[in-house]
Amino acid sequence: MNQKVKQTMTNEKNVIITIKRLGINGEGIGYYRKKIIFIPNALPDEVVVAKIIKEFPHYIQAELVRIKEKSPDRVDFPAGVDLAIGGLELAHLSYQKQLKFKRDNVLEALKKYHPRGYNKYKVKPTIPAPNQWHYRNKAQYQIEQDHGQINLGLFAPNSHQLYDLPIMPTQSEKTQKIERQIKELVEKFHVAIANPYRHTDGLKTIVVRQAQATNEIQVTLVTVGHLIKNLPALSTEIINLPNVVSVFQNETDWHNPQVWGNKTTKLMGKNQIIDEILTKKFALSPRAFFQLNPVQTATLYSHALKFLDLGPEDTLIDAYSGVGTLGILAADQVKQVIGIETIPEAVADANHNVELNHLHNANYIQGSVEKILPQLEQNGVSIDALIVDPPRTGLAKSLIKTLLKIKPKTFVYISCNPSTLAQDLVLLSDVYNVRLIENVDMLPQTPRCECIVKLTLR
Ligand SMILES: C[S@@+](CC[C@H](N)C(=O)[O-])C[C@H]1O[C@@H](n2cnc3c(N)ncnc32)[C@H](O)[C@@H]1O
Repeated sequence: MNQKVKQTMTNEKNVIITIKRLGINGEGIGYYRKKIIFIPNALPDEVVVAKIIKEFPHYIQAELVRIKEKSPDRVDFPAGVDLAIGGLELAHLSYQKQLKFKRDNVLEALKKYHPRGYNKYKVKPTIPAPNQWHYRNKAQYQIEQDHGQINLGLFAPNSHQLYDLPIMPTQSEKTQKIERQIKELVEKFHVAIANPYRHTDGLKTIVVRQAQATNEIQVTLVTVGHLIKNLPALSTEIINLPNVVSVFQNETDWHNPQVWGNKTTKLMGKNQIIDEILTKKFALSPRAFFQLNPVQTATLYSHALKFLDLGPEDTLIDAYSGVGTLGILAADQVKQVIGIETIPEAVADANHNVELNHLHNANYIQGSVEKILPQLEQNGVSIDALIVDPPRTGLAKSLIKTLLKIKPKTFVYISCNPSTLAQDLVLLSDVYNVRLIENVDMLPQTPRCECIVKLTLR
């Protein structure tokens, strides 16, 4: 293939582009008139016809029209799937190349921010997922009413187009089936649907979460407003669907850009669903974080804990602890575990999970890691081992400052964002050696990855 970038106008807005590489979100990248052009669903070395959607001062956004020269790494994906829906950004790329892409993303981020000694870091090959399809244990679908027609599904990225009950080949069959059944019930009971244009109250999002080990299903109806016409009748029918053990209402408002609001009320059934990872049980309430691919979660956690090299006299801090997964799995190996998490329901779940697993040496505290960790140190807690598993934004600068002062002797950082990870390592590598980076593929077909970093004191 001609390696020179071909750039030809075919008509007013269609251009022919040779794809040079993949961007961090899995989109094909080429150049047009010296500007970078992003073309989702195009692969490196392909020659494609693309339609320019929007031109910005430094880049162009385009859409794939036709492939003129196809990459040998292009694969077929399940019939009926629409790649315009988010969450399938790499479904057209061979799985081996997806794994390589995820490792390359980490290497690129390290190169960009160059933490101390970065070119000597051992970055292991991405650990493949045994289940590359139907792995997602949670479906979070938006609901809208358009000219009397109810649509329940997913928005295409950066668009207002809602795909009604899309075929999502990464979603578990059971959660999709329950979403379909709930839609029929919403239609049957004429439940009010929130209107984003008129800002009226009603149902906005339907979240269906399944515990893999027990098959229990938890349904949360996210509403704008509290009293929603026919919601009680709807929840009475939902609880009778197969495997559904609880129905909750979560209230949000039009000012909240997030899916979830702060108030959650149980409408029917059990307080939590119970899942199992490795040897332990975990009760989950609706708003508590839980990994989306339970099979790979076991791999992620067992590798992360192995990297910690825990001893029986250690105090382990499980920071950003969610429902206490990592700390509870490690509790048998250490003297004590202290967990820190902001969401009160998740903290309550974590402390409940300590009891559920008959442990007596773990305690979870509600608050931000930035605030609680220095307090623990001031109170004389010896912080021997630390695991951090922050959201995509990474660690706050104030927390890194605290860590550089406290210097836990063994430290593992789990990151879902190579860019913030690399930036945090710039500061942490003043005091810590980066011994190993291992990527675990939690979300096949997407560009997302999960890195485990083993750090030891210099
Ligand atoms: C990626 S999740 C990890 C949860 C858990 N380690 C697990 O594997 O299930 C990040 C968690 O950090 C919590 N969180 C976010 N910001 C926080 C902060 N500043 N301090 C404490 N927890 C925080 C979130 O609520 C979420 O539960």
